[in-house]
Amino acid sequence: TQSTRPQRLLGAVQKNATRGHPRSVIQAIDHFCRNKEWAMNVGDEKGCILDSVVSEVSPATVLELGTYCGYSTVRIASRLPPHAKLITLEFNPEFAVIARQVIAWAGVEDKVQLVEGASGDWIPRMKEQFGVKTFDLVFLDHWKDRYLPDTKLMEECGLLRKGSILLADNVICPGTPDYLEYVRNSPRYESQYFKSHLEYTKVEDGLEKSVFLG
Ligand SMILES: Cc1ncnc2c1ncn2[C@@H]1O[C@H](/C=C/CNC(=O)c2cc(-c3ccc(F)cc3)cc(O)c2O)C[C@H]1O
Ligand SMILES: [Mg+2]
Repeated sequence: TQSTRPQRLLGAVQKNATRGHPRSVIQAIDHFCRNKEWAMNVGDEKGCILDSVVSEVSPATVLELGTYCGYSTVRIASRLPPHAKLITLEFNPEFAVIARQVIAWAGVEDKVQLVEGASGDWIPRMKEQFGVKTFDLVFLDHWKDRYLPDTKLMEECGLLRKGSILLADNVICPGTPDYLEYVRNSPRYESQYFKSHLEYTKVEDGLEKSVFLG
């Protein structure tokens, strides 16, 4: 039977990356996506911006919306301070199976909790299920029409504190117009656009970093 692209991406990791070396896992995926098959990972160029935000924030608690194959999960987890935790939500079980293996190959599973299900169902249960008070950093990279409703839901559930950082992928391509309008015009956010390119292409895209002001 035919393999799927995520399965072929995992194969490239297992063939070309060294177990326990997150950087080699990232490099193997970027090489696969640049030279074999494009895939919707945040990629190396926007990934460097993600890295710098993670290093600057040095978060104790991170929420990622949309795991896919675990590329950004590994990028973030490999830069977390000791005892920090990353919860990543993925509702497609096939992607979750692949992501768990990519995360394990990188050796960052101790910092990552991959939760299978829809963000709208899980965000209201973060406190009771995982003992999370608030998130220091949220990386939004799931369905683009869910960025805004999930941000409002996180506000309502008290999961954001003064200084919490939202970092959103694809605000230009495919685009998240309603989210962008909200974080750029709401008095409760201080927003900044990091111009970059759509992963593995020359098309413009960027990350929007928004600080929740409480
Ligand atoms: C609500 C919810 N809860 C949990 N997991 C969720 C969820 N919505 C999606 N997910 C999961 O996240 C992943 C989805 C991500 C959506 N990302 C995209 O659609 C996406 C698309 C492109 C893109 C750009 C130009 C093109 F020409 C073609 C594609 C680039 C990207 O970086 C992307 O993130 C996988 C999905 O199962
Ligand atoms: Mg993306």
